[in-house]
Amino acid sequence: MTLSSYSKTAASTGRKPRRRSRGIPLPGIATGIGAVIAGLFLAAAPAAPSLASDITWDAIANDAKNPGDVLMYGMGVEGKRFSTLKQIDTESVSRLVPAWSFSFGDEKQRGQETQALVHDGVIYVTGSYSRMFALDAKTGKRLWSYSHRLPDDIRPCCDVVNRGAAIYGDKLFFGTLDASIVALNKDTGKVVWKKKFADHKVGYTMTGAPTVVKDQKTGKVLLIHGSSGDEFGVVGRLFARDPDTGEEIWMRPLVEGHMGRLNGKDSTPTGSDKAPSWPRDKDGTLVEAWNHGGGAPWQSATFDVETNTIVIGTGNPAPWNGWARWPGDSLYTSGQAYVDPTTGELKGFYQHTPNDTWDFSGNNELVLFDYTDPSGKTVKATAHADRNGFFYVTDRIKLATAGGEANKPNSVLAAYPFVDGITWAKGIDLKSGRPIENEGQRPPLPAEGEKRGKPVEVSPPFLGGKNWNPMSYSEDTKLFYIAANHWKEDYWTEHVGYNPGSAYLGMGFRIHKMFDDHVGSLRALDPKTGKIVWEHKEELPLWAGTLATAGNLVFTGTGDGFVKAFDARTGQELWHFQTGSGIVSSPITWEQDGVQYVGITTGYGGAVPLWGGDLADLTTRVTQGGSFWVFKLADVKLSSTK
Ligand SMILES: O=C(O)c1cc(C(=O)O)c2c(n1)C(=O)C(=O)c1cc(C(=O)O)[nH]c1-2
Ligand SMILES: [Ca+2]
Repeated sequence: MTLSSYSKTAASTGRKPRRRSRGIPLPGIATGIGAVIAGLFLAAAPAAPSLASDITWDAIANDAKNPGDVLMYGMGVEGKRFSTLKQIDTESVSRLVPAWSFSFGDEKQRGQETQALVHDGVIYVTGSYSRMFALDAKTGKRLWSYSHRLPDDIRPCCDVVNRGAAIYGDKLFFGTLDASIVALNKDTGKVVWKKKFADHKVGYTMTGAPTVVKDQKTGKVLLIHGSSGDEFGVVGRLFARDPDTGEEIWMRPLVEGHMGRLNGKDSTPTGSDKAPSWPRDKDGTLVEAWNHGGGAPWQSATFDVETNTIVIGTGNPAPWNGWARWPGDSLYTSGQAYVDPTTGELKGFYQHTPNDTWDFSGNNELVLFDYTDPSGKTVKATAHADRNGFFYVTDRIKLATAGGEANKPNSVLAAYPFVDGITWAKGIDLKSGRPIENEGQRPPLPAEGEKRGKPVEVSPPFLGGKNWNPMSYSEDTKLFYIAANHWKEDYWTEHVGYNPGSAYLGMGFRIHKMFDDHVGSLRALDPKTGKIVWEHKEELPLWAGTLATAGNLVFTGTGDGFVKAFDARTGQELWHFQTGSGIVSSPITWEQDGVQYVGITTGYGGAVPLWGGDLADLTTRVTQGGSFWVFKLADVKLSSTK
């Protein structure tokens, strides 16, 4: 194959012609055209031997305490994204300079939403189009790469993104856009196993990072992963697998009344088998929507070791149009689920948005933290900033021991708006845990003979007060750092019917600006009072995760390509660096041989340029990319070169 035919294939299909290239990097031809040729002709060459050690569950469980490695999406089982490192602090950060940068290459780039992992001086970072790279953490030298062969008919709703990998033993695990999960040998990039978990043609896909947990009852380590596809009307499913073989252990659907699986056999229906939270047609059968009801757990889990509970958010109900599911709450969509790792049974569930008709979904990160209530009592809690604009603190022990009934007992300890101008609800009733909806915010059905209903102005719009991009929590300041957005939408109903592989929404929308001077609003929120302690405004929507450090810093990236550092106490911008494309990924930090590094992926994409209406128009000037950037202090010398 010639280089020009390689380029043509890659340009037309967005993938490499070979299943994967894992050629050893050759000195002198490790970049550019040389690397393409090396990748093509050396694909079968043996990979470089590695002395890197295998990863144990104990190392994963202690991830947040060991700054030498980053072993979990969320930088710890609790998902706090807080690092104890402080070489880079509010004083020294002005001397932060790039150490190296690595380009993912390929003609097709698009959104890079990943959070990298670090182990034993190797960075594992996923890229758009279901790719993975292993890089030497000190030099950025490529050790191996893997590019998943994708069919042409994949159906990701919101760009060809991937948010990261999980690591355990000698393997890395990541989801692919054709609804598969792949295990690679961490030292060679070789495929160990590959499992297709659902039909990508009807809209199943996977963008979220999987999670490794250890079932405290059986002592078994499990690989937990979800699925995406609500916008196409799939039933969201959560899976547990044997990390060695990929064999399924259990599967939990997140639409009430659908049957779960355990060890290859039917287990129990989710909730009641009669699905009372979904309506019935006149003939007594459940409405069409119930068959395709959504609830996809498309982001990552956190794990409460003490109660042995997987904590994961569930996606929006399908279709978006709530009249197709009216009346009823459409359980178990748009809420937080507490799942038993031994059996896949639901232990508890709290629904943020009952009968969600706004695609609030609300399945973004659930951060486990100790909440000190206004009376001074400390409660083991879960924090969640929902797309619906409200920040929730829930009692996670109550939820982990609730006995499986949704919303009972009420677990909400506090709920505050974290963005301005919320229109759909006045607040959350702390007694019942239910939102106090405002009249007229559920767009009316089309009038007789009309195609569309009357539009209603709603805020937040479906892309949310924040979206998937994870917040962080500082153990020092006790504040949450949320990359939020201020915007609104015109929102109307349309007629809806299910057609396999087609969008199943029944709603139309156009997103607009809310304020002239900004959309992005990086906010520090005090969970005790709901007070916004500081705010930093950005012209473009914020779509990157945040990272808090013991150096009293908050790191994040912006739509116009800056990685920025802020004083965690005041919000003062202390440092920025232009990476060359927009940033929609989650930053990390780690320490190697006495040097603190900060790493972030750059490359613009995700839902905003596709669905953002007026804001999508505003982002057309942002060029695409795909690189991993690493920074360190200019005056810190490496104490050894490995
Ligand atoms: O319901 C789903 O299955 C699903 C999946 C995804 C995804 O997998 O990326 C997104 C959404 N919904 C969604 O509603 C949404 O706003 C969104 C934004 C993004 C992104 O990567 O920027 N993905 C998704
Ligand atoms: Ca969705």
